[in-house]
Amino acid sequence: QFPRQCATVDALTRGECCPDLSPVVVPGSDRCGSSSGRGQCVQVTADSRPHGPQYMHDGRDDREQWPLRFFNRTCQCNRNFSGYNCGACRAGWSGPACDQQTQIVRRNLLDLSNEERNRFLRALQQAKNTIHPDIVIATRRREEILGPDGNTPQFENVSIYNYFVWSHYYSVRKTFLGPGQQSFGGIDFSHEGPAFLTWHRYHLLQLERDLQDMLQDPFFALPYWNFATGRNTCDICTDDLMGARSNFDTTLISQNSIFSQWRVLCEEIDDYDTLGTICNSTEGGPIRRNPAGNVARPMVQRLPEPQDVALCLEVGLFDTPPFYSNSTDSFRNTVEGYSDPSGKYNPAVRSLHNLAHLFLNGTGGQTHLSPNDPIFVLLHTFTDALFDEWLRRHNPDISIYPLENAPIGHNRRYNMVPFWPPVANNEMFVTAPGNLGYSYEVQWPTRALQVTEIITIAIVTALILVAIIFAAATCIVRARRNKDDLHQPLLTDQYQTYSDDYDSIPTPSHSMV
Ligand SMILES: O=C(O)c1cc2cc(O)c(O)cc2[nH]1
Repeated sequence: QFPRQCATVDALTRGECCPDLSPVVVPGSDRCGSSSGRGQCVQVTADSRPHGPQYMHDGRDDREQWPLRFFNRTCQCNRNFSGYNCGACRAGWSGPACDQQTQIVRRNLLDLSNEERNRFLRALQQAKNTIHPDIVIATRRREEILGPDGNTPQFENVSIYNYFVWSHYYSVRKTFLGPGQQSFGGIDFSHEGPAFLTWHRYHLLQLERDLQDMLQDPFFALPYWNFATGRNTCDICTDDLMGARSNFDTTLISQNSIFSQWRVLCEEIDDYDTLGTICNSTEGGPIRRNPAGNVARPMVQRLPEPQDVALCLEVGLFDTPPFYSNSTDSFRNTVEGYSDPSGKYNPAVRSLHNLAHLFLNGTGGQTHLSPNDPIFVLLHTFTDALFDEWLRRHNPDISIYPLENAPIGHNRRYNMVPFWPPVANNEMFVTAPGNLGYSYEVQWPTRALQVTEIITIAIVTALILVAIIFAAATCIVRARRNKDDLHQPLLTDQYQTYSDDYDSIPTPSHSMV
């Protein structure tokens, strides 16, 4: 959420988060790397357009008009520079001057070599155990952020992976309305609206960047899990990948996997909601996962099919009013999984991304916890690959992304909560290969014909055949007639004519003779 340098009474009181880039004698003399022309400290631009009717407690939530409740000045970086102090490069650029273009390829986890798979697992393990070098998390709402004495900022260190978990939790947490009052749950800055795809795209980019920095390898790429193979099993749930099922407790991960040792963040959701606190970096119990094991909901005991992927990519509109989880004919609501794969909204349906989450049936199936299960990363890279393929095929103009009246947090120019420095939804509404420095290696399924289409094609083919036969028969009859005409003996014709005409020839008059 916020850079360590800005988690101070002074920065919060001034509302300014513009850290120096290089260590300086006079604090503030290299804010945003201004001495080397990398950036400058500017006023934050926050979206103030109206949001949809789902949220009606304006004024009560720190995430409104993000990040203005905390800071109103931030770094704006020049050229390809980026980051909280302009010390980094924009996605897709590298080198000391950020002028070298880089492209990385996100590949299917199952297509990686053993060496590549192990490297990915080691990176996750290291990230789970390495304190984030730059970022700290708030453990209290803005009202209480300076602590009981007004001089003790309520922030904590968090590991790189747990920051990924915490950001997701913070974006979905309920609005606290006061002691003794029920927290309001009809709010979600990262789901059930157009920002679902842009938010999760940035969430992954940020983790990928953090892992690249940790590994000092700008070419490290996150892999993906193709959850729509039609096989209905978690094919990555093996001990050499994301962990098999434990033999001792079917809802746990096998002891042979490193992930059986992982402990989850943000479990105490009832406490946060009743006390008005915020999840901190304290870990709790193990990851729970029971793929296809939800006997109470047979509908989520299966995974999506390749056909579902092919169908959703044909939905032509990005999103449709009310830009919510009941939108119909919306690509976003279809890939998110609240509509059937052809785009029709149906409250009883769970498909694609949602179905993959619910199939996991455990930590990965609950929004406030799901990134604790590292399968989340792979499930979302595949969802992002679908988004990118849709952008490539439909080449939409940004004007189709709603500027206003989307649920709070989902308008085009809303800064995505709780990322820092501020980044708006529209910045992620671009094709990844040319703009964000990565691409996907995926073989997309082609769509099988539906029954109605097969019937239509059969009828049209039959009609064409009948027309051809009719035309051919007509030609043959005509040809026969012509042929018959040609073979009539000429003399007969003449005789006929003469004899026919004979009667009309006047008989010579004797008088004339
Ligand atoms: O019930 C759903 O459709 C559902 C569960 C779930 C969990 C999760 O982490 C998500 O990101 C989405 C989601 N949808």
